[in-house]
Amino acid sequence: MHSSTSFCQKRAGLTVEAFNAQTETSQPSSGRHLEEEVNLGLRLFGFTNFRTGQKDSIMRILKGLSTLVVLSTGAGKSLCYQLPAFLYAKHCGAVTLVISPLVSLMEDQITGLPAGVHGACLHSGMTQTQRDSVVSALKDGKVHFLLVSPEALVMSGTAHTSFPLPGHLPPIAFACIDEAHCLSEWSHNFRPSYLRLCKVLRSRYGVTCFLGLTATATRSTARDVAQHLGVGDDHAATVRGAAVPRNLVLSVSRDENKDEALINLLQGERFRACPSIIIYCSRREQTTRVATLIRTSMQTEADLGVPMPEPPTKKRRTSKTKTSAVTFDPAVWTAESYHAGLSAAKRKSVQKAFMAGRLRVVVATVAFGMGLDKPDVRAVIHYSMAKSFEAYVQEIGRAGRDGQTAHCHVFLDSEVG
Ligand SMILES: Nc1ncnc2c1ncn2[C@@H]1O[C@H](COP(=O)(O)OP(=O)(O)OP(=O)(O)O)[C@@H](O)[C@H]1O
Repeated sequence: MHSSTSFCQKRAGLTVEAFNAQTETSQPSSGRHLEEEVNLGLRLFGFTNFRTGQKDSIMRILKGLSTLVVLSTGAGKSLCYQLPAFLYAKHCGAVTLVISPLVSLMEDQITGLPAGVHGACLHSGMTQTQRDSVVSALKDGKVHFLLVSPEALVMSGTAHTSFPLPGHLPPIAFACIDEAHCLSEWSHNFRPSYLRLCKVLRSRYGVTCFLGLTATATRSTARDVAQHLGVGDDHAATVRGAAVPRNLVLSVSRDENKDEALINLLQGERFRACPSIIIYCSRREQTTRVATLIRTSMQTEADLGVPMPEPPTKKRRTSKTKTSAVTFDPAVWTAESYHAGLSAAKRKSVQKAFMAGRLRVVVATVAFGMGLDKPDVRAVIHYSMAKSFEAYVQEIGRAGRDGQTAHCHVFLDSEVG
């Protein structure tokens, strides 16, 4: 069980009183002051309200209490480390380590941060000059949080990595372990380097406060991960939201003719006005076939002049409200396939067109979507079933990240009893 050391007390040798003096508060009550700081921080990140679980986890981390956060994809887990990391850096000059398993997603985590919040990453895809510049910014206290792979951290101090040893780092506020389910041998994607991670962070870097983030931990995986984080059986240490975001409308069907059912679904009330749709298939050739099916069947309807309804939120254009902001024509069904067998250039152009709202439907294998942060994906359809419930939850989590209603449908495989 962790003792409740407050914000900055341990990390940089500051007391709560010193912290209050630094922030020129008129309120000596540390709890109240901390809460005000956290609320101000929320606005700095451009948000007006906390989402479920965010404030609880942020307050726990600022009190030095290790915490496991289990929130669905798109629920806003990044804020749970970014906001405390910012406050720790601002008030204590401490840095937060963020352990992230996918190098390709690290850059995304540090782009689009609000002015004044500084994230950086160290990974194998960087040149020596880039790494040197990050290490030097770290030493100068200019980095609020640093993203690093579990392998780089575990190998710190060896010739195989340039990750700095503790003497070359500012004090560490806390360590955030992203995709924390990888810590558990029970999880669907356990990574052996994760097992040594907490030990190295504790013994080599003196880390006492851990924040684990995951979207996909079952109860048994979560218990196992909590043990690794050192929170034992403390129930309050696990902050959990709904397994499936509440703004997602889920449905399922079993159909003799899936192609016909898909076209009917897309033309039906729920989906015909959706501007951005992902359709998951299990096989590459299926993605190409289904994308062609959509382009041909749906385009024929439009060509025949079958009137397509306007999306509910779109204002009718009159001469007075004439605007060039009409970005979406519900009669046009552009669809492209996406899978790992396509060239990198083709994949990039499909993703770019989808992100920009120029491409309405992406028919994809699971290769599409990892780290996709398009807030207004309005629908995810499983033409083929996901591999597991955890995978399903992760895949539908790509819809409705903006909190608005989004629609998800699964076509059951005929052999499922
Ligand atoms: N309090 C909030 N109010 C409004 N929007 C928010 C809030 N917190 C986060 N968001 C937005 O929600 C979206 C998802 O956030 P984030 O990327 O942190 O989710 P996540 O839980 O880390 O998802 P994933 O599991 O896919 O990594 C982002 O566009 C983010 O700007």
